[in-house]
Amino acid sequence: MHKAAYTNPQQQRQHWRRSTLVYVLALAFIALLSLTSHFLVQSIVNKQEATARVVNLAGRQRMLSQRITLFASELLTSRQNYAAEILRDDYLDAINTLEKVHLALLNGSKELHIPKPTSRDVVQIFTATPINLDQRIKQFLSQARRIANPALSLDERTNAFEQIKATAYYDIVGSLDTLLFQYQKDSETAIRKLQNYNKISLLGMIITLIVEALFIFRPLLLSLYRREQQYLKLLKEMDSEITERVRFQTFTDSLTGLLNRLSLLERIQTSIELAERDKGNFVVISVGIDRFEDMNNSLGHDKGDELLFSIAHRLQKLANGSGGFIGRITGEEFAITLEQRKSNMELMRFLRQLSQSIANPVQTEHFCIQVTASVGLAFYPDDGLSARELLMHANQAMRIAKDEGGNCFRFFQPAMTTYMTRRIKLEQELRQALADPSQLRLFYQPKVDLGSGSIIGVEALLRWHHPEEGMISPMEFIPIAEDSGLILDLGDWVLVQALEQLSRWQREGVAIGMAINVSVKQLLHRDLCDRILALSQQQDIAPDAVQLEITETHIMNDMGRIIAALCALDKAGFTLAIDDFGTGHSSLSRLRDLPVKVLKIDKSFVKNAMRDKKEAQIVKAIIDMGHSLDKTIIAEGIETQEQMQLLTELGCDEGQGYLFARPMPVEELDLLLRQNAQYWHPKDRVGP
Ligand SMILES: Nc1nc2c(ncn2[C@@H]2O[C@@H]3COP(=O)(O)O[C@H]4[C@@H](O)[C@H](n5cnc6c(=O)[nH]c(N)nc65)O[C@@H]4COP(=O)(O)O[C@H]3[C@H]2O)c(=O)[nH]1
Repeated sequence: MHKAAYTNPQQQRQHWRRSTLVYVLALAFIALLSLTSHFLVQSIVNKQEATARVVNLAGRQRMLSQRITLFASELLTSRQNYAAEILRDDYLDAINTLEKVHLALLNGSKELHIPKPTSRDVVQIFTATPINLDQRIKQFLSQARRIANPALSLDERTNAFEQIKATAYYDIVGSLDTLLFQYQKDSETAIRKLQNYNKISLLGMIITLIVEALFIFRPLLLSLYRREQQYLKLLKEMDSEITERVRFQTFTDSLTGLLNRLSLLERIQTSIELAERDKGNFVVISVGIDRFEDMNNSLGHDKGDELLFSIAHRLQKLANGSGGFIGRITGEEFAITLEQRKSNMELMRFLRQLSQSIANPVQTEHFCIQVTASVGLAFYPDDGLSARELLMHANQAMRIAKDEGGNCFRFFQPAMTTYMTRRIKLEQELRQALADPSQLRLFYQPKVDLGSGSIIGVEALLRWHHPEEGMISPMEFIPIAEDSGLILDLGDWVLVQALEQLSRWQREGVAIGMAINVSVKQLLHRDLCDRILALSQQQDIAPDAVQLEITETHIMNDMGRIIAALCALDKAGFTLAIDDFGTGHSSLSRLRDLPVKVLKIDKSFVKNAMRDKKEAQIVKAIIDMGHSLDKTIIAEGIETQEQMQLLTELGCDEGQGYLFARPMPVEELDLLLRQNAQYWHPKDRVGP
């Protein structure tokens, strides 16, 4: 768009080059005119000066001829004495001067700064009849010299004087007058010429300037004006573009193009005002994609963005189709506002559509993934009177839905605020606990071989002894740690403690394995394998004595990168187990791809297997399937003899549960291990 505002740059350059050339030519022409005019004027002025000198000399010639005539009369009448001698000398001087000046006027003289006459009329006066001034002067001079010649008789000299007086003198004076007149005439002609030259030169300059103004300055000015206008237009466009961009960035989410939190709050506020005016109501729906952070880590952030973009546009379509609007609150959280509160049926239909829309696999050039979302709903005016409050409550309800396993929706209830406040408080306190790990402790729960009854290992389970609240369940603080990222430090602390303890037992000759829970976040951290290897080597522990348990639901979300991480750990020699197996709906084919050696059946199956034959069949199927894939099967949550019996019958290899022992501090376990060094059986169980 901006480019179009400019003409072709090559054309532009050519145009400028042509204009400059014409401009320079015009300037040269004006300079030429000025120079010509200057030289003409100079030559005419020179001529005029010369003419003035000539006129002056011609005038003096006139006077000289008069003087000579006067002297001649005196000379004839004077006696022979000294005064007559002087008079004669003066007389001859005058004659010579007349002759010299005449020759100068006729032929030009450098000495007197007189040019040779060029005017035809002047030349004719000097040389041609009827005037022939040259001849007249010569005759005059010849007669005048005769008067001063002492060798001639008085009569002859008187006769010469008569000649001068009668004709020669008048002829010369008359001719000189004609000459003067002619010079004057020539001078006037020269001045007229000068005036004409000036007029022509002035006209030439004016015409050149007009031509220049019309064909150079005007197009140049127009082009400059046009360019200025283009620049102004461009600036205006840029200005509005920048304003638009700033507006866009201020009010729009840059990734998805949806409203951002700020503008969404504004829109909700408008909805509140409308609802207040119309005594209406509406609902704010917070949508959070389940386990997005793990997916983002495993897919990589670019693909995570692609996923968000795709989900955002599905939700936008849905929201617009239902007369609502949508915005992106934070990373994977969106909020939809349905302007008019729908009937319960309509709202349920919308929620179903929402869940279906999200559940459709996201297929891109790079990946295909299926996600679920947790949804929270807050109604105006019941659940909040301000935009912030409504959004916060919808968000709290969504977080509760997430905490409850995700892929479900929850309506806001005032108690949720208490719950969320507690979560935030616990997160802060957990952070402090990490800085002062005296509040943290590991408990160990034995794992028993169901065939022999011997303790084959223990599972390390984290305990947090809160300074005010006492023991807080990991079921409560582990999800908080996962959400906040604290799980990385917390998990590392557990690894260090558990491996130190294992090393101590090994040094004491207690040959048991150690199972440690590892969060997917830890697993996806690139340093995990190296870190556990380094810790094991530090404690002189064989990797196969360490069993790492990863929860099934988490694994199944991000197969690609997780498989790579699991392979690295498997290659390093660690035993890998899938925890809570059966809750994540793993497919058989997927399980085959995983380098896990142990499947840990979730306690809910163990509980239900006793009550429901079908559940027992499922447990049997899991055990058989696991065995066919060469996996060891362990059941957790065995609380009764019957449960143990059933699982043994179904072919389960190992068991863990309150029937054998509760998770306990290391001192108690030490006692237990010492009492039942090799063989431990439920009936020998000590303690609660
Ligand atoms: N009802 C019943 N429960 C039994 C029985 N036997 C054991 N349990 C409980 O079942 C849970 C087994 O651990 P989990 O499935 O890995 O489930 C763990 C695990 O996912 C997580 N967790 C605990 N410690 C850690 C840790 O260090 N790191 C990580 N990432 N997660 C941990 O917290 C969960 C809960 O831990 P706990 O509260 O210690 O709960 C433990 C244990 O106390 C039984 O017979 N009946």
